[in-house]
Amino acid sequence: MDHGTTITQFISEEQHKAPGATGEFTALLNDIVTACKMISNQVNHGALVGALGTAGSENVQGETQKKLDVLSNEMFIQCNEWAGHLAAMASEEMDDVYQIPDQYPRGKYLITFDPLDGSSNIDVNVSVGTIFSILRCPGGVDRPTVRDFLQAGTQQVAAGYALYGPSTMMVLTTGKGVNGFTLDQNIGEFILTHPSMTIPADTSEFAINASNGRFWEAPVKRYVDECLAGKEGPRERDFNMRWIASMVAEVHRILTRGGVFMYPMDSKMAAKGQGGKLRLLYEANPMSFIVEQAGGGSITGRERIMDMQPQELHQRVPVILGSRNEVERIQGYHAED
Ligand SMILES: O=P(O)(O)OC[C@H]1O[C@](O)(COP(=O)(O)O)[C@@H](O)[C@@H]1O
Ligand SMILES: [Mg+2]
Ligand SMILES: [Mg+2]
Repeated sequence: MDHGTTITQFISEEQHKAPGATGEFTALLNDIVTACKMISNQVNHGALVGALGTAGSENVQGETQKKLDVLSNEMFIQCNEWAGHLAAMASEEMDDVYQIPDQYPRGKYLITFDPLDGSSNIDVNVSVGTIFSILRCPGGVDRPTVRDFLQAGTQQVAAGYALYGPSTMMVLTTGKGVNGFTLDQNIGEFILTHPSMTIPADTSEFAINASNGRFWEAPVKRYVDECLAGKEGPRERDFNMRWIASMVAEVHRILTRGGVFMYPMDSKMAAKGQGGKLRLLYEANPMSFIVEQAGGGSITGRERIMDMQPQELHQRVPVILGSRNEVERIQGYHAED
């Protein structure tokens, strides 16, 4: 009888097929899984453990940190710093590269992460998540610098997210498709429940924060207007819209039933000298890797996100991702502009 495949078993079987695998990557993923289980536990307990509300501090991007942003960041570090798989880490909630403390061994990987994505949803009890990306450390493992992290998305070894929703899930790619695992709270293990996730090429659902509509560029305005015009418009069918304000939850919906997610460039961000809303290294790149591995597309509007050469640790980019045919259409509108 099949009692389900655990995430560790799945990764370790996948790794066994890779020539020269040492088990280090499987061990690293295990630590990330533990971190996400800890964060899930805090998120689930919410007000019971005093985890809601603001921390009274700001991150490097000038955003107010929630208590759970800070706690999740600490848990992620605690679970990943000691075992000797990492050379360094970088996170949305830390200004600079996090160096592995001297008392611990160092390893060949780097991770970037958004410990809690969608944190504006914490206090209203709506789904949030954790996003991570694994890279190799190109320089020596001794005190890596920002430069070591500035790798194009195509260089990622693996990427994943945990979604803390009605159930807790982990969705993962190591470049061989996308697989989804659901946390069985009774045994404390993620079990393979969504093998080989794929995004349908066509969709009639889009997600965008429409309150920014007046600041959008012409190609995005055109696309959304055409969707809104429905059956009577040039698309000749009605579209549905969603906006959760947690990228993890939006990407998960798209992996489940298709759709397009857009946080495009706009004139308000341009006026502030900001390149977009979402962060390249720990939001846009890992999500692009997952979406492309599931057969979808991910662009800034004008170029493929994973081809971009990052310039800064906390660089922001416009993001348009999801069902391939719609993403290509939007890219076409940008090219015509
Ligand atoms: O508040 P807005 O403008 O709708 O933006 C929502 C977007 O911002 C984010 O919350 C950014 O993530 P953080 O919560 O990690 O800062 C995305 O997950 C989401 O898509
Ligand atoms: Mg985020
Ligand atoms: Mg965050």
